[in-house]
Amino acid sequence: MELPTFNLNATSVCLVLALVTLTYHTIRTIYNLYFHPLAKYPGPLLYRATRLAYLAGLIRGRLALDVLPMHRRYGPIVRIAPDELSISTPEAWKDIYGHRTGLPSGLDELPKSYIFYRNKLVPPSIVGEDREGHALLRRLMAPGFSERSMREQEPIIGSYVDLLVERLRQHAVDADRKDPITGLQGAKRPLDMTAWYNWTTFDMIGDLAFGEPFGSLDKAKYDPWVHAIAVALESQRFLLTIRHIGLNDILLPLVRLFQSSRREYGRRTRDMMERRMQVERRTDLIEGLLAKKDELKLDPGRIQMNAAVLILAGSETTATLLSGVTFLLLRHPECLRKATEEVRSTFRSEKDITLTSVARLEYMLACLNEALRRYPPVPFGLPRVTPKGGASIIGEFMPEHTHVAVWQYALYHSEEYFTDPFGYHPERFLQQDPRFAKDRLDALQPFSVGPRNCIGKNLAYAEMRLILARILYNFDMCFADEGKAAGWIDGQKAYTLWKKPPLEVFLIPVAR
Ligand code: HEM
Repeated sequence: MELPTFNLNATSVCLVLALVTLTYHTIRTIYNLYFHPLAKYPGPLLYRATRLAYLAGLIRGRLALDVLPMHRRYGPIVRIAPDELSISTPEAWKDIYGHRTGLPSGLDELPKSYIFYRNKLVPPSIVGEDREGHALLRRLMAPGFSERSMREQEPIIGSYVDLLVERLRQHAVDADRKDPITGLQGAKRPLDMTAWYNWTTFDMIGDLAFGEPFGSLDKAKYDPWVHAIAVALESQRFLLTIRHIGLNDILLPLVRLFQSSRREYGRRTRDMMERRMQVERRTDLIEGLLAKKDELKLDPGRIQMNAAVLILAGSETTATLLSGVTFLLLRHPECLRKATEEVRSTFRSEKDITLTSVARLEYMLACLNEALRRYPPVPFGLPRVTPKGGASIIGEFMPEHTHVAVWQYALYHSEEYFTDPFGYHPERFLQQDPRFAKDRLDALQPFSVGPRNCIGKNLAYAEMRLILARILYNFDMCFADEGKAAGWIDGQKAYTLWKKPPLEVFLIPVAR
């Protein structure tokens, strides 16, 4: 008897592979929709069926904004990917990010998502470390962020704010041209405040983390390093996509080959850290790690990674909020008038405005908090994963391996927790206006909560208050082109952090 022969050519191999893939994904989609442990949670069909809809939103830079209408439609718990839930209530903060007791796994916090936080090709920083590594780094770095250290860092911080004001005064007016409206010598020149705030916070954090500024304020120009960070932030969405679709090991080394800016970033970090290590002792943010590097055998790569993370975490975020609050104040002239009046009536002279004395500016603080709500610097959900045995979150049992997060933009724009959420009302934080009596101010946690919350929260508030107070004291402000600026916040994309367009403003120096 003759056996049948199979003629395997390339076409038939491809067809078989395509059929196997299609069958696999069909079965998986059916499983995700009807049999997955999270099948009972609501969400848009495409998001529940596969991760692709989430990834498309991530790549478009609109995912953080898209989650808001999903919550409006489906309620406080939305399934935004087959294994991921967005949970949008004030209580979710503590349950997801806080210290926990009584978890079946015995853990005291929900672990961070590896897929979101870890990149196999670089050592993890304090942000991506697992629990034990994180506890050690946090302990070593905490003294650099203490009240006492901040007082010692005040001359450094103050010197950059002085320089910012001086440079703005120089750039705000073009002495060689006549003003087209008044006809007087000296025409107003539009300044991109997004850039000026970025230059200030980068120079400041460069000094506090590495002992040297980037010189951006001096040059009134972005340093290539800062540019490299912007590129790295934007490319994050592609790296995340690669990890989510399981092609990390194949594609990541290839991606790295083409990332010249990342290599440049690494080289500069190494050089700066080497120069910082030559300095005996200095009250800055990295001293805690350097002081113990020999005793604890800390790898230089690990120290460098953490210094680099400080630059990113400590500059882009504060610059974003300062740009946001400037935009919001200019859009709401009554709030701008009140904040300016408060600063100018509280301080008799500019030298009285210090890191400590700005704490007296209650209305200005309310303006900053309302800007953190309306335009949170980290709008994205920062995922944690339920451990073995699952975890209870807002009274619901969530099975193990579920990704859970609070998406800040969605929570802060919920009508359930904030009156007129798309408006700008600093008054809600003064807690005197009955219109806002039902607001849930505890929903606002822009620095997150629990053991992995922002270590730089106090420094960020101090910097933002000092910079804004000095700007309001020294300048009157208006949009260079109101029409062009109108959609500045709502048209932006968010790739974990916002991609900010220029914010062109006329600054009119106040004569004293
Ligand atoms: C408006 C300004 C800021 C905002 C909104 C902000 C927000 C946050 C958030 C939400 C986290 C939690 C990240 C996570 O769970 O993965 C975080 C962590 C962190 N932030 Fe900030 N941050 C700001 C300013 C700063 C500054 C000025 C510094 C340092 C100079 C800083 C350094 C860090 C570090 C090192 C972590 C990781 C802490 C840890 O894992 O223990 N941040 N920040």
